[in-house]
Amino acid sequence: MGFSLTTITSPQVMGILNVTPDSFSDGGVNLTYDNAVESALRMIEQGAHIIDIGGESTRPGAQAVSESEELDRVIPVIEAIRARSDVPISLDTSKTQVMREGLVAGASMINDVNALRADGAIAVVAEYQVPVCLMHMQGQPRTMQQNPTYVDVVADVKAFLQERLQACVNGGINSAEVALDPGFGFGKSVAHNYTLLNATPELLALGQPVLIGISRKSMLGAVTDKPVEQRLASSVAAATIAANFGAHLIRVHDVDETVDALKVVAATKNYQ
Ligand SMILES: Nc1nc2[nH]c(S[C@@H](C(=O)O)c3ccccc3)nc2c(=O)[nH]1
Repeated sequence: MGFSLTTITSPQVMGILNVTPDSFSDGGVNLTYDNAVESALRMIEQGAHIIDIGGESTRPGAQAVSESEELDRVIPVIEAIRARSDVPISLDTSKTQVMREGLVAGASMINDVNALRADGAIAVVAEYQVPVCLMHMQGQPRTMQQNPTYVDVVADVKAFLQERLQACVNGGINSAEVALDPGFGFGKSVAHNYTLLNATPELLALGQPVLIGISRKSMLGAVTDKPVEQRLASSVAAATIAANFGAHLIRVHDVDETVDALKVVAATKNYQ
């Protein structure tokens, strides 16, 4: 709690904590939560500034997860982490009720791949006055990668994010606490993704905090020809590029390595 985007002066590492059953090898439920808490504490130890908890895999083609199933996954983990650490917790969800219960359970921020488009979502974030990340997605996870098409991907993404930002401001959310995110891999071709990465300065020019999430994504596999478990170097490269542009939040699986890479970025900027 008490987390704000307005105090960010250097790229912050957001450690990914997936609490979807397919993200754990074991079948045991309680082991899952112990695993999740241990994983969160390890990422904090490694230097993560925020832990991003998600209960619904937004894998293209993934089956939708019910609200009760998502709640059963994330609420106990938020409570368990909150009982052991004051680390800012970002809740990665698009469901209004999951947002509300997650904030009651101790989440510090909402991360919504659907940019608060669900009924009542803006009102919940406004009520709790917490930071929020609005992400661009073309279409929905089930079909978004079938044939992503844009007139001008950068202009389209910026226009969407500015429209969602305005909706949030109209709904009583403090604009200074709204981060914008181009949504790598969410309805984009490889070319669209790298064009958007190059356009990070343009997104930053909108004056809002910017969140970048490229870690282990297919845009990295496309250029390295490596499977998801062998994308550490390319993920760190992408994080370095984004941080060097000036992104505020970098969402990653590999916290230890990314923290070191961002120290090199910071050191380089120190001697500008
Ligand atoms: N703000 C923000 N939230 C996010 N949540 C995710 S889920 C994604 C992943 O690869 O982690 C993913 C996509 C498809 C399947 C599984 C996992 N990606 C982002 C992002 O890029 N930005």
